[in-house]
Order: sequence, then C-alpha cells, then structure tokens
Amino acid sequence: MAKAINTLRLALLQLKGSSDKTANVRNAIIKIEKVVKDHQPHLITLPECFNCPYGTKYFREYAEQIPDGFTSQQLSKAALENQVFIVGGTIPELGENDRIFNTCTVWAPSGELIAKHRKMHLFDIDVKGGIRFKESETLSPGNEFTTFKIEGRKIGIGICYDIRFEEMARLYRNDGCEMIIYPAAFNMTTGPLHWELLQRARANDNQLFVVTTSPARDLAADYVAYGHSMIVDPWAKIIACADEGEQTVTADIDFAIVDQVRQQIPVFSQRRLDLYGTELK
Ligand SMILES: NC(=O)CC(=O)C(=O)O
Repeated sequence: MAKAINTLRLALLQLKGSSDKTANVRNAIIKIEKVVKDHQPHLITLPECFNCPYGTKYFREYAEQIPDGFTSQQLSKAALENQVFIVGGTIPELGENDRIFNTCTVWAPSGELIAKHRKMHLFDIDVKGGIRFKESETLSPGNEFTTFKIEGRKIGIGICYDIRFEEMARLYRNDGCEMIIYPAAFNMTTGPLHWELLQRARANDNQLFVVTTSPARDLAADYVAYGHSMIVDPWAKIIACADEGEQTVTADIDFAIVDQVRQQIPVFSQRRLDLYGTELK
C-alpha cells in the first residue's frame, strides 16, 4: 500500500460573488489557475454558493444537474488542466424528483468527480433583530456522510450549518478523517459570535484539521457573508485566516500534528463508551 503523504498544500479561494453565474465561475477558474501557478497547491477549496447569490429565491433559477451542468464541467476541466484536487464549494443542484440541494462536489486531478455532499442540516434560523433564513423553503436536505482520500489522508465534507452539529464531526473522526472541509457562508449576526468558535471547537473535540471557505463580504448583497475563511489545526490553533475581502489563503498542512495531539491528549480512548455514544443510524 502506498505511504500517506505528510504535508498537504491547501489553497482557500475566498471569492466575491455576483448575480452573473458565468462570471462567478470564470472568476473561480482564473483564481484556480493563478494559485496553481504561484503556489502549486495539492487541494483548492471554494466557497458555499460560489456560482449564485445566497438566497432561497435564487436557488431554483441557478440550479444545475451534477455532473452534467455548466459549473461541474468547468470544475472538472479546471482540475484536469491544473492537475489539482478541487473541493468545489457548493452550488444549487437540480436533483431527483425536481428537488434542489445545496451540494459540494470534489474533483480529482483526472477531472473525475470523486465525491458529492448535499448539505445535511438546512439553515433554518430566526434570530430576532438579526437574521431570518429558511433554506427549507426551497432546498431538500442530503442524507449521506461524504469522505474522500488524497494520497492516503481521509477528509470529510460538511456544508456551513453542518458545522453546528458536533455529532457529524465526531462520526467523521470515528471514520478515520484527519480533516473536515466546510464550504460555508456565515453572516454578520452569527459570524462574529460563532464562526471561529465552532471551527476551533470541532477541531479540538475531534483532534483534526478544520477548513472553511466563505464568500468574500459584499455589503450590497441580499445576504452579507462574514468572510474570514480559515484553517484550524488539531490543537485548535488558527494557522491561516482571510480578512473580509476577496482573498486567497494558502498553508501547508502537517498531518504529523494529528498524531501528536491524539497521542498526547488521548480523549478518544478515554471516552466512557460504556455510558454514552454517538452512533450512525
Ligand atoms: N449559512 C449557514 O448555513 C449557517 C450559518 O450562517 C450559521 O450557522 O450561522
């Protein structure tokens, strides 16, 4: 069996979106080409809803089939031409029975679609004086956990609101993941309070890397994203963080840190599984 790599170079593309789908996808492709030329990452991540405005009234109009739709085809080509793995943020997916999902695609350097995750927990909240959002007005939830491997390292995928559900991250850890990637678009109410907190909590609880990629903040948009795409290591230390604007963040992930933390603070072998547990149904 091939030996797993120890270091993975990651590039997070915090992209500014617009109502023009073609322009949004073109912007992503240009930024992919540039970061590959400048930094040669193994893996590039894109934001939640990077090809359309984030809002329930837009999802059906922008929805595409996966992998036959325009955005999928462009991401597949970009992965192949740039010889890079791409976690393609999310797009509204036109699925079976005319249902719409908020879906993340993962592309290998061969151009092949190697994983697809549908947002499992829909973002339905109503914070008085803050934000009301109800994804379930137009979206259906996914029902499956999603993992893929890069050079022997297992990575789990969640989407934005999924990060609030600790059980999901725990099940990924139990399944052997060393990193969870969340394309995400927190907002100006929940972002300042919870964005960093949740990432550091998931990383600390599960002793793995947590990676988020947000759209850039656009004060003119219906939904104003918080930005601050981030990489947190298994010690819960922030190792890279964007500001609010359109920005590319790169960092080298050292997987030896996963083993160090798990050996030095062995909570997973100390858990009282005779008294409680988190099981997959
Ligand atoms: N947009 C989301 O899915 C989640 C979010 O903004 C939050 O949990 O806060």
